[in-house]
Amino acid sequence: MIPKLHYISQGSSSEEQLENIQKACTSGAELVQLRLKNVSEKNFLKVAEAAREITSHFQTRLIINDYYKIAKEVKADGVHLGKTDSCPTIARKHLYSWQIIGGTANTLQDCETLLDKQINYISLGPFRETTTKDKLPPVLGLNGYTAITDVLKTGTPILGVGGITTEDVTAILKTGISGIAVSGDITRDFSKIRTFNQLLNASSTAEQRYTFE
Ligand SMILES: Cc1ncc(COP(=O)(O)OP(=O)(O)O)c(N)n1
Ligand SMILES: Cc1ncsc1CCOP(=O)(O)O
Ligand SMILES: [Mg+2]
Repeated sequence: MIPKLHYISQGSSSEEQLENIQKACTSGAELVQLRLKNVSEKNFLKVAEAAREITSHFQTRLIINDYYKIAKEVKADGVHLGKTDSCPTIARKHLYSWQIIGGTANTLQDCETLLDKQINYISLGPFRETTTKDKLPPVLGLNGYTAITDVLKTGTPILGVGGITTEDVTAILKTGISGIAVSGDITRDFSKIRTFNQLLNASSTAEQRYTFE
């Protein structure tokens, strides 16, 4: 099962990225996506190795953004690929059979294309404007989500992404979206992970970690 909450990492240095990943893990994140821009592949690999070590310690799943070869090398749980990244079909041939592939969609057509490529989850957005990513396509909002999920009727999980805060979760879930990917709202306050998990009715393992540690 794909966790309902994905924390997309951020940080202005490798150290800050890793600190944020550790904070996400200790705050109960079930899945972290390592998203690190403007570094060489060699440096990305180093950070990915460290992120794998941290996430493994907490039994938190790790998704690598953009680089499927690095996802294989560090034995991450999977890779996230956008529309201008490698094709999921090519990544699938390279990855271990147990590794998952997520894809970005901004339209119904994108979702259908990804489903044909047998991805494991779709991330549909942006829900609203956000400063975390440049050059965003038009926002979908609740109406856009409803319009797309009404037509799609798929068993593949569809996550919402883009400017999502705890206040949006209940309404988003009513549109047929089954999970969310969040960066800014969590990085500003890692205790929000617990609130997100409660709102999503997610993360029984994270709750157990809270109870028994
Ligand atoms: C969960 C999730 N959803 C969307 C994205 C965006 O991917 P992409 O369009 O490839 O853009 P970059 O993140 O690579 O800038 C994502 N990373 N994760
Ligand atoms: C990576 C990405 N892709 C579409 S929106 C987005 C950013 C999500 O971050 P935030 O939750 O801070 O808006
Ligand atoms: Mg990408």
